Amino acid sequence: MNAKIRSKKIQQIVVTAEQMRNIEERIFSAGIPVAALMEKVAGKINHRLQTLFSEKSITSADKIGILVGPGHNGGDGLVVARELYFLGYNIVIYSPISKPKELTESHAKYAISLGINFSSNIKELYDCDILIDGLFGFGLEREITGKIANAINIINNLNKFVISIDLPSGIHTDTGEILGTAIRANITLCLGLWKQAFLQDTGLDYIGRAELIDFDIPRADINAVIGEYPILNRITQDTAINSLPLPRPANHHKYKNGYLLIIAGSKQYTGAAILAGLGARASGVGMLSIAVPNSIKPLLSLQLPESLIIGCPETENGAILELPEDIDLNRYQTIVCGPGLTIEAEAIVERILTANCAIILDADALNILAKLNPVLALSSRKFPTIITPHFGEFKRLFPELIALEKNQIILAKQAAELTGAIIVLKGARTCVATPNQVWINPDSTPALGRGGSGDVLTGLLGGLLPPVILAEKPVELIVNTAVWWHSQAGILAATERTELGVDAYTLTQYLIPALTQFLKTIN
Ligand SMILES: NC(=O)C1=CN([C@@H]2O[C@H](COP(=O)(O)OP(=O)(O)OC[C@H]3O[C@@H](n4cnc5c(N)ncnc54)[C@H](O)[C@@H]3O)[C@@H](O)[C@H]2O)[C@@H](O)CC1
Ligand SMILES: [K+]
Repeated sequence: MNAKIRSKKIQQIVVTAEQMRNIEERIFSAGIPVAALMEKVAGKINHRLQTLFSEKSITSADKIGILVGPGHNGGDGLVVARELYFLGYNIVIYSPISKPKELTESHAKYAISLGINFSSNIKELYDCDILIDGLFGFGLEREITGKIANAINIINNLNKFVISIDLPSGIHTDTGEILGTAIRANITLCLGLWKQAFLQDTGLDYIGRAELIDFDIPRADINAVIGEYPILNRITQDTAINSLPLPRPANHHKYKNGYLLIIAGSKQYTGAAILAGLGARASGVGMLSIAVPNSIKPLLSLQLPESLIIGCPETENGAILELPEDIDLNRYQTIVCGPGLTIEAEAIVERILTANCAIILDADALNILAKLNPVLALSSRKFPTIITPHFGEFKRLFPELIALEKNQIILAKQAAELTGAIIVLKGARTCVATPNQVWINPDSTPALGRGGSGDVLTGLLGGLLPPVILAEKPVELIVNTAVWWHSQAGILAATERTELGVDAYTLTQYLIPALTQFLKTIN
C-alpha cells in the first residue's frame, strides 16, 4: 500500500491496550526482534523530536530530561536519550524505578557506560528546558502510588514543556482515566495506532496535542486482531468529506436536493430556531421549513428569507402548542425537533416520534423523551432516528446504563443497541454510535463549549440527511460528516478569532469556509 494511503487509513483505527498487546505479539512471533522494533520506533520518535525541538527553539545548549520507567516505554525513552546524546544534546536521564524489564535494563546499562547523566534524584530535572516522558505506556495496569506518584506531582508543578511517549504516564489506555496521578503533557506522540484514551474526554487535559507515530505495523496483523470492519473508528477528514452530497447531480431541482422540517424555538428561546436554521442553510438542503410559535414567525422570516416559516399555535408561555392542522409530515425526508422548544412541547415530541421519516431529536425534545419511556419510544420506530444528547441529557435518558458503566464509548454503543437509534453523544470528543459501530470525532476545540453551538450541529445534520435518504444510502456516515464539519468550523473560527470568539452565530458563518478549506486541499 502506498505510504499516503496507508497513513490515511491508519488514522481511522483505534485500539485498546489488549488489542495493541495482541498485535504486538503477532509481529514479534512473526520474527521482528523486540529490540529491533524499539530501535525503529525510537528512531521515528527522534525524527519527530527534531522538528518539535526546532519549533520550540531547543538547541544542543539546552538541557533535556528523559523520564524512564520500568517497562518498554522506559526502553523507548532510553533509546531516544542515547540518540539525542549522540546528536550532542545535554541529556539527563531520571528514573525513580529500581526493577526494570530486561531490555530496558540493558539500555540503561549502555547509557550509563556512555557517561550519560543517570539519576534517581528529581532535582536533576529542575533546570531542564524540556522533558520527555517515558515512565509508562500502555502497560500501566494499576494506580501509581508512593515515590513515583510524588515524582509525577513534582514534575507537573515544575511547569516544563513535556512530550510524552505513547501516552502521558498515568493515563489509562482505554478509558483515559487518571490512575492516581498522571504527567500533564503538552504533546503526546502516540505510537503505532491510536489508543482509546485519545478519544475520551477524561484524559484530554493531560494529553495535550496528540500525534500518531506510524511504525509500519502490517495491516494483516491489525485486521487479524480488530477485524476488517472494526467496531471502533476515528472519524477522519477523508471519511467525512467522502460522504458529502458532492458533486450535486446536474439535473436536481430543489425537492430532489431534499426537504427538511425543523421544529424549534419558543418565545423564550428564539435564537435556537434561528441557529438550527442557519446550520441547515450551510448543508445545501434543497428546501427548508421551520415550524415555530406564531409570535416569533416574523423574526425567523427576517433571518432566513429562503426558508418557509410555519407559524404554530402556542401556549401561554410562548411554546409550540401543536403543529398546524394542515401540515403534511410526509413531505419531508427528515424532521429535526427540539432546539429551544421548552419542555411544554410534549405533544409535539410524541407526534414526531411516530413520523414516517428520519427524525433528529435534540435539546428539549430529549428532556421530554426522558420523561416518556425512551427505550420503548425509540425502539418502536421504523425510520432512521438520531438523538444528539450531551452527557447530562444522556444520563437522564439512560440512567440504568450509567449505573453500570463509566466508559462513554461503551455507554453510547449500549444505548444504540437498546434503542436502534443513532446516538450522537456530544462532548469534547463527540461519539456517534450505531448498534454495530462507534465513530469518534478526534479533533475539536473548547471554543465550541457555548450555548447554541449544539443547535447549529443539529440543523447542519438535519440538512445533510435528506439527500442521503433520497439516494437510499445508509445515514450513519453523514452523521459523522456533520459532527466533523461542525468542529472543523469551530477550529477555524477559533484560529482566526481566539477560543473566546466563537459564539454560535459566528460558528454558522464558518461552516462553509471550513469546508472550502478542505475541498481546496483535495482538488
Ligand atoms: N506496542 C508496540 O508494538 C511497541 C511498544 N513499545 C513501547 O512499549 C510500551 C509498552 O511497554 P510495556 O508493556 O513494557 O509497558 P510500560 O512500559 O507501559 O510499563 C509496564 C511496566 O510498568 C510496571 N507497572 C505497571 N503499572 C505500574 C504502577 N502503577 N506502578 C509501578 N509500576 C507499574 C509493570 O510492572 C511493567 O514493568 C508502549 O507504551 C511503548 O512505549 C515500543 O517500544 C515498540 C513497539
Ligand atoms: K509515557
